[in-house]
Amino acid sequence: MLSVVPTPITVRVPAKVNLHLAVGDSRPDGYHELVTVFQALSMTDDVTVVSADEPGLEVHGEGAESVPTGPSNLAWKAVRILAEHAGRDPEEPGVRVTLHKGIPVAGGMAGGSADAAGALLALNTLWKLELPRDELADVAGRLGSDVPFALQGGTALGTGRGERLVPVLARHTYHWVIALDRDGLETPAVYTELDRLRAEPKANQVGDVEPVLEALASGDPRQLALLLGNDLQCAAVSLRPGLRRTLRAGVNAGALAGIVSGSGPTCAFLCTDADSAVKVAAELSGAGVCRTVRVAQGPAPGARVLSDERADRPTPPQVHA
Ligand SMILES: C[C@](O)(CO)[C@H](O)COP(=O)(O)OP(=O)(O)OC[C@H]1O[C@@H](n2ccc(N)nc2=O)[C@H](O)[C@@H]1O
Ligand SMILES: Nc1ncnc2c1ncn2[C@@H]1O[C@H](COP(=O)(O)OP(=O)(O)OP(=O)(O)O)[C@@H](O)[C@H]1O
Repeated sequence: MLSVVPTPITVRVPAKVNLHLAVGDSRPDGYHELVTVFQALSMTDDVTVVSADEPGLEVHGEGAESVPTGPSNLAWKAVRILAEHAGRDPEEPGVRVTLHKGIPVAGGMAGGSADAAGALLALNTLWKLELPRDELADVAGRLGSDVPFALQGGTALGTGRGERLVPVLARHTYHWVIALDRDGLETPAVYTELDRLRAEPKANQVGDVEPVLEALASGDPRQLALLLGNDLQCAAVSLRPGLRRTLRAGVNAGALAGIVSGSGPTCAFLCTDADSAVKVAAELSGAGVCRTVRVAQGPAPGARVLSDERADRPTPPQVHA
């Protein structure tokens, strides 16, 4: 008798950088009100799901050893929440999940959120649920503030906790150099540090978002570079003072501007063009201020199903420091 081999579904999901991150007051539910501009980058994770009697999750790639494989993994939480949403038994979802990490773990680039978004889209396909994107986005928002953006990709304005999104016109490909630190930072600790710093006078606040949206529409990276801002940067630098040196080194290497990505400790440097990004990456990797340097482009697409022939992992361009 012929046995049918289950067909896996692979979804590719992007990392993000916040071009603008204005953090408001903390709310009664413990979250902070945000106005942020996300941009998806060409650094990606792949999430593969396949029907299996023995459910479970495995993780490969950079930093895999520090990613939990049990119920606390955000991709596994996505499996359970979507099973429940679809009227399936969340305790017996009948799937195996494989993550191939290309996004740094605990780096402020929303790697776990990307995996959760990838699992939602992959299971929507595997289980033939045909949930529309806005319904998936609602489920995504319950998993984490950054998860809806990982589904959507591109460039977007985020409000609320960061989960309410409107696409933004970005008329250009932006060239980034990404400096990865040796250890991660925990997101809640960075928000708590910001609250602590704000109890004292003189904590910095980023300006209005409108000029950032205008710069993106103009497509001029020099204009955008002047406007990059992140309220969490002072908190990340306070917890990891060495980031000051990294930010300086990127600009000295020729970047237009540098910023801590989200809650850090990854730093993102905006460059004039692709050639400049390669030069900045080479010089920064020689400066000894970070673990690894990569180049990336944005905006990149959101979560998308790969057909079989495109499922090979791209080799990320990186320079070891
Ligand atoms: C720093 C950013 O990456 C910027 O996009 C996000 O705000 C973080 O998003 P995330 O990792 O998806 O965060 P969540 O999983 O939703 O929340 C983790 C923790 O971060 C803090 N948090 C997160 C989002 C937000 N708007 N306010 C917060 O204070 C809270 O302590 C929360 O318990
Ligand atoms: N699928 C996952 N991939 C990576 N980390 C995960 C995952 N699931 C749970 N985690 C845990 O979540 C923590 C944060 O990891 P993640 O890579 O999402 O951080 P981050 O990029 O700083 O997040 P964000 O930018 O959304 O705040 C890690 O320390 C890890 O233990």
